[in-house]
Amino acid sequence: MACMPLLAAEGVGRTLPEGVTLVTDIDLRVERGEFVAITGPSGSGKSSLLYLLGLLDRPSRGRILLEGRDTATLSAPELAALRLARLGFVFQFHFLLPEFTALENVLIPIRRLGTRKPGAAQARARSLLAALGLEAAADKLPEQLSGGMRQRVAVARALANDPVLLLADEPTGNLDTRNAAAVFDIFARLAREEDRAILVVTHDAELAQRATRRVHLVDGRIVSDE
Ligand SMILES: Nc1ncnc2c1ncn2[C@@H]1O[C@H](COP(=O)(O)OP(=O)(O)OP(=O)(O)O)[C@@H](O)[C@H]1O
Repeated sequence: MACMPLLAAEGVGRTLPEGVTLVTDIDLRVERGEFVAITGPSGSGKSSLLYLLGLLDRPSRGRILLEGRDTATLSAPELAALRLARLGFVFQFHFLLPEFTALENVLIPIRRLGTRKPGAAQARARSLLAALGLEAAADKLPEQLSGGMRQRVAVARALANDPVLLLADEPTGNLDTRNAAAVFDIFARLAREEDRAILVVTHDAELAQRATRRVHLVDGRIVSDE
């Protein structure tokens, strides 16, 4: 299956029980190494689409395949296990646990997955923090870090289990221009050098230019993809 895309959405739509349509007619293929910005006006369905593609929500129509596997057949615990092992998430708010150090926060998903011995887990977490320029932050609590550093710790945590797909919802919404650009540059490097796919929701057209591809939504539909 050489031409199997990493992620495929085929005819995906999502309508809430009360009849509100969040997204409709979504056809999208994402390959490893791509850095895709999902753009569009407020309320156009960007977050809704990201949640579907991140297997946090289920489509009402169509199907989503991850590494060729139809995710519709999976139970909620199976989806949770797949997300833990194959996907990473970054949100606008960092959601670091305040009583844990940066290192411990990055260790949480590694321990949950449980495939690394304790020493290897520590080494993995430290090397991720180092790769994001956070060696000095490892033993600090989130409150002792700047906003930009906290968000980079959140990126390190999202990468903890070596995801094939990293999904981020307005990850730079709380950052200044310089830190926002730094986070996007990290995403570009991760996609290029580590052969992951990155999907980032942003309303910032300038930041979206740092991606390799822009998928633009209006009223829940993809209106351009280039
Ligand atoms: N649980 C919900 N119940 C009702 N309406 C919802 C729900 N979730 C989203 N919506 C509506 O669906 C539309 C799409 O929302 P979504 O958050 O995906 O858009 P968005 O492009 O990410 O917006 P923003 O840039 O403002 O975050 C919006 O009109 C929103 O108000």
